Amino acid sequence: MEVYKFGGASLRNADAVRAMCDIVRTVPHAHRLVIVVSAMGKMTNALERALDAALHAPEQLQEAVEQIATFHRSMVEQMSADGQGDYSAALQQLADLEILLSHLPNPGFDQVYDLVVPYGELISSLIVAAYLKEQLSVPVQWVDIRTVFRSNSVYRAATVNTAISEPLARQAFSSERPCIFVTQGFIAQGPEGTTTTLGREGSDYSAALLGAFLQAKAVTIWKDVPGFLTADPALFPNASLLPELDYREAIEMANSGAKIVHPKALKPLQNACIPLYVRPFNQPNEQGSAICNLALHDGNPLTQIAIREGQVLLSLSPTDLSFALQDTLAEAFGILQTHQLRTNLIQASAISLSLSLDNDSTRLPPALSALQQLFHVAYNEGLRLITIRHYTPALRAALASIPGFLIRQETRTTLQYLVREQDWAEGYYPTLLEAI
Ligand SMILES: Nc1ncnc2c1ncn2[C@@H]1O[C@H](COP(=O)(O)OP(=O)(O)O)[C@@H](O)[C@H]1O
Ligand SMILES: N[C@@H](CC(=O)OP(=O)(O)O)C(=O)O
Repeated sequence: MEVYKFGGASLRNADAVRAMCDIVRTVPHAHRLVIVVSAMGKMTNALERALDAALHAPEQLQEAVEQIATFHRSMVEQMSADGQGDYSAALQQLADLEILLSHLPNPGFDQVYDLVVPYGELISSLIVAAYLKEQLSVPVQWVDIRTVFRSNSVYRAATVNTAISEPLARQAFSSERPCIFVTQGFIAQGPEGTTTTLGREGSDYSAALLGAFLQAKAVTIWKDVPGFLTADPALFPNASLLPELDYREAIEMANSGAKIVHPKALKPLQNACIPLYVRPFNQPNEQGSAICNLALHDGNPLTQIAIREGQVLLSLSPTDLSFALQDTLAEAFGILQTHQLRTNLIQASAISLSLSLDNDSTRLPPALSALQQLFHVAYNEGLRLITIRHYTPALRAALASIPGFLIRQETRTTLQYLVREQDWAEGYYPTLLEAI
């Protein structure tokens, strides 16, 4: 068994879906394949906009819904031109979504988000399954992953219960006869039977979990880049391909903001010793990158850069200067945990704690109110966190000559800078661009 994951970029238009079908067609033993798909193109963002309109700007709702409907109808029309595929189930989901958005219940933002946004994955997987069914000689079976992945009820950031889900996965993805399975990434079923989501870009994580549950030979994520590169090629056009990486290296980069793979995808694969291949969907003959257990350490690894945009720096200090930080650290992190906020950088002194967090507009404000009950809280937004792994002495010196960072941290392998956008644009970015 193998698992292939196709994300939004690799399903962004009809030609991309055709290219995906060609990739599947050439897989030897394709009938032993589980295909995990995300919402097509930028549909998750479009669904978030529609939800926002339904909740806060009803005058913009029709336009937002129209964008989603037009995109999917046009996809169905173009895919239908290639044969006799039956897209009625996909169109039914689209109709259900339109009804839901016009009569939206309000059980709280996170839960209503998880009612609306999964339609992207549901419609996408139904279109893909219908197309493959029509195009391939092997039978194709659509699986609703909510019958398999059981999660907790932390809406928008749910965790899959592996003990319950693993046997369900083995059951759902086994077949007496040859069969290709098509299912959704990113979504699961919560304890009350409601739909949950696993966090943005969570489809890589879904594919990795399925790979581990099914003891797959490998998991491949098909991307719009040649593989795992030393930096994001959208920012650093000279970034080089890393043909092989150890899981630990990949997890460090992913956690630091390298969006090529979801950070949670690495652990289940490492635990099960399953390789993760990152391959280019527009050059399917290229091998891309293999993430696996590398016994030998490369003596001279390439410098790698990861960037996290949209950071907020919180500086916490005690209200009465009397605190022993150890006692209150747990309280501060407890509040962040309660609000599902992830900390990307931590710096502590005797009477201050500085934290760099993703600026989540729904989770941060209540967390801030709770923190302000206990601490003085200073707040800086619009920041970037730069992580440089395996820096060279020359790059370290060049960065040290740039004025104006909010936090700098250094270990033997890693340099991190938290900087303002203006300093990034004028100093850090040009220096890094030259170095990579
Ligand atoms: N180190 C890196 N190597 C390759 N791509 C990277 C890296 N860091 C960030 N990226 C970005 O990740 C993108 C692919 O991820 P994503 O858009 O989430 O794919 P998908 O939606 O298809 O799953 C690339 O287009 C690239 O801009
Ligand atoms: N569609 C979801 C889940 C996902 O992982 O998408 P992608 O594979 O396109 O990053 C999102 O955009 O967050």
